[in-house]
Amino acid sequence: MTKVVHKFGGSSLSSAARYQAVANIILGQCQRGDCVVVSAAGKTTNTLVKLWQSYLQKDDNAFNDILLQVENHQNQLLTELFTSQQANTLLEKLKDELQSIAKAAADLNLHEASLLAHGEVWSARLLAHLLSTLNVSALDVDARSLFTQHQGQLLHAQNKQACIEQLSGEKIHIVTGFIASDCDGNTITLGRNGSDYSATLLANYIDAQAVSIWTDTHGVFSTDPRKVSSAIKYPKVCRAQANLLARLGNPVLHAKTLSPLKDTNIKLQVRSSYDPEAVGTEIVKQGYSKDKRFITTFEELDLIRVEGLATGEVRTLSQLIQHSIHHFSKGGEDYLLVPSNDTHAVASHLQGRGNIVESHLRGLAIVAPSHETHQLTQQVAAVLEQQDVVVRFTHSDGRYALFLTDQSIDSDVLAILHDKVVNKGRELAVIIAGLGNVGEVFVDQCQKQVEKLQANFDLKIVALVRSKEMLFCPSGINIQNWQQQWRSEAQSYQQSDLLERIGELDYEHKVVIDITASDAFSDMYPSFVAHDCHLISANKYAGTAAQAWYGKLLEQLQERNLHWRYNTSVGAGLPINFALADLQNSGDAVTRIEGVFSGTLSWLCSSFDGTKPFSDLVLEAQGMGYTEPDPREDLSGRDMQRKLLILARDLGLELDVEDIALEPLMPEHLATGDWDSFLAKRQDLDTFYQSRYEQSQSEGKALRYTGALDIDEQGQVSAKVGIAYVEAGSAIANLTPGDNIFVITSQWYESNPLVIQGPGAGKEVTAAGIHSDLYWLTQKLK
Ligand SMILES: NC(=O)C1=CN([C@@H]2O[C@H](COP(=O)(O)OP(=O)(O)OC[C@H]3O[C@@H](n4cnc5c(N)ncnc54)[C@H](O)[C@@H]3O)[C@@H](O)[C@H]2O)C=CC1
Ligand SMILES: N[C@@H](CC=O)C(=O)O
Repeated sequence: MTKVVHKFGGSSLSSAARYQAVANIILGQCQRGDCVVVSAAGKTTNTLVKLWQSYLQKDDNAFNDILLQVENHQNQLLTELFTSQQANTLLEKLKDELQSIAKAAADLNLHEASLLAHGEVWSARLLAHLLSTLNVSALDVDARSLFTQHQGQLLHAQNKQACIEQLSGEKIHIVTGFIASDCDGNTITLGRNGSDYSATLLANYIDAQAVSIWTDTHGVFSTDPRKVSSAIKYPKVCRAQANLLARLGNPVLHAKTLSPLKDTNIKLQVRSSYDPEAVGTEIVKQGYSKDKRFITTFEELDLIRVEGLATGEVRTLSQLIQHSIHHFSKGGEDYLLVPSNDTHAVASHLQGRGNIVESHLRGLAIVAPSHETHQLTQQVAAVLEQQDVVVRFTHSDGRYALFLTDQSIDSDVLAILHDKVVNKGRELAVIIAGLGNVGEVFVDQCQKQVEKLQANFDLKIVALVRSKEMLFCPSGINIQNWQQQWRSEAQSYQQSDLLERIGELDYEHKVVIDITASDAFSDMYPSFVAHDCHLISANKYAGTAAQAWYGKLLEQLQERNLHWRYNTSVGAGLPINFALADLQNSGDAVTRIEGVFSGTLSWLCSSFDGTKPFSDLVLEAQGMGYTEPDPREDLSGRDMQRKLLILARDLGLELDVEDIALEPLMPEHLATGDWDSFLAKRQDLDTFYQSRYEQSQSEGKALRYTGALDIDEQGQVSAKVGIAYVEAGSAIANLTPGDNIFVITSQWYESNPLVIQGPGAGKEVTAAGIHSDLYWLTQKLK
């Protein structure tokens, strides 16, 4: 049976709400027989370390205070998560354990590792109990009965046997991270971030298929995303680079975590427990992912030159200080980078063989594909010089370069460096869905446009998707020749196949361009976003979906720093959404938008002069690629209603499509049935239109289909689309057939409104508008 080991760190278990969230992840993602490894809740280990220090200092008051803090925290978790009856047994056990701790302290018999171990034991017990209350068969397991270590070495064969014996069966086992025991049964700890190590060790022992490290970030980024908002989350990172980053002190993964996975096929993923639907970063075997660029920063390190460094000594020293130590050789000498706080311990251990070369260093390391390191090193040096950052020591070994500096690398300098040396490797995978009227022209236009974008962006069209078949080629489709490749390689697919293929793409950025008119396709947007895809839509369905769904999608995009452009969904290539954004960004307040927002209806109303039946013109508009796949979407006014909703939402209004009154430009009974049955009754449409046309003529006016959105001074919104008889000679009456017109009244454009007018439908202009959105995206990603 395939098994997965899930590991949840302290940040994922910092409150009762977080425990609930973790339980939900387990409910949604774990199978029977999986294992869950847990750390101590929140800052429990730090508090227990303080408790230990107060014990060593014989400070009884502090000891009692801290013990009370520990008790209160655990009590709070238990009372918030369970009814008093459910919590009873756990509260009793907790009381006994706290009493034993107090007694051992009073008897001067407290043991550090056993004290710290309580944190993980409480977490495992609590989570297993919580799962049981949710009817999940779960059992907490103390890893001291699984992992035994002798003289610093884990007894792998014995441990494997213990794991197989204790962790088989159908239950979900909740195993304590961080702790193990020695051959005499004494507690030992596995070092800083030992729980990640426990998880990968366990995965190795039980032959698991995968390990998921659930944490508070979305994966492995090009640099610290808290400091640089444009940091790139990589979907895949190869083990060698992950290992190097870990040895350089990058906080997401730790060097020890990776070691049990060596020579195995176990997959490792880093995922966010705060956003479980999001796809994280997969750490893959060498050769399964391109090398990426990273910048990792340092604080407070000392550089020690060591004479006669023995094999395995760096490992011993890391264990001693419970921190990874970066070791490198330069000019035939061995150097260690050690946290300044630990230099004393390291120097004492080296007994005179360690020479402190530089102390209290800060700085950065750039990790990159080896053929790029030399050039990037020069660029980094130039930026640091420009920014007046004093470099005290440098070292480069082909896969990375170290810059040890006087000053900290603050977020401004880091952002500049990231922009100059990481973002240079821009790669964008483009997935195009919908190869109809507009889609085909868009792909044709790609031949020229992609060449242009490729001048400073490594852009590849990796997928062409129709409703039933897709052509997926991660290394890029030859766009000049796509029809031929389509004929030989396109395959039928399900939505899940498309998502899986997108998940496997190893690109820095991905964009899905939706040129379908499909509601079902737009339903996949949240999944695309969960796969870190930017979105570009000509399709209007997502932009007009129910407000709750739409609002959630926007939140999801914002959380992941992803962009959504949909300029062509209203007014085809006209820059209406840009204009509304500009007005608002400049502090203006829009009070009214009115006009004609349908190319089809504009063309039909302006072209009709009674010489041809109206329905003939509808078929002509369809042939010219103006209409929706079913022109009744246009005639019913629904297409224009959607566009007005998209504009309203662009103004920050929370509306739904039903909030916009609609009067159709066709008899209601024609709305149902298939296209052929509509055609059979086209005479009814002609009669309907003719009568309204005659009325407009009798009033000396022009028949048009218009829309308007008004926001009054109290913020009340009214919106409608429908038939209008407009003054002959007015701008709307004089519209060139097919043109849209947007008349925008605002605080600053009050007596003389801002007008945007031009073709509002058509394959070429729409396809060009989508290219404009794609260009905008590449500029944004720069
Ligand atoms: N025609 C125009 O002037 C303008 C069109 N638009 C929008 O552009 C979109 C496309 O319009 P057209 O090209 O005229 O429509 P179309 O009907 O000619 O093309 C749509 C294509 O999408 C494909 N498709 C349907 N469901 C799909 C799915 N689940 N996955 C992948 N492909 C799927 C269809 O097979 C078809 O080939 C529509 O949403 C439309 O509202 C926007 C502005 C102007
Ligand atoms: N059918 C639409 C196409 C653009 O969205 C229209 O006619 O405006």
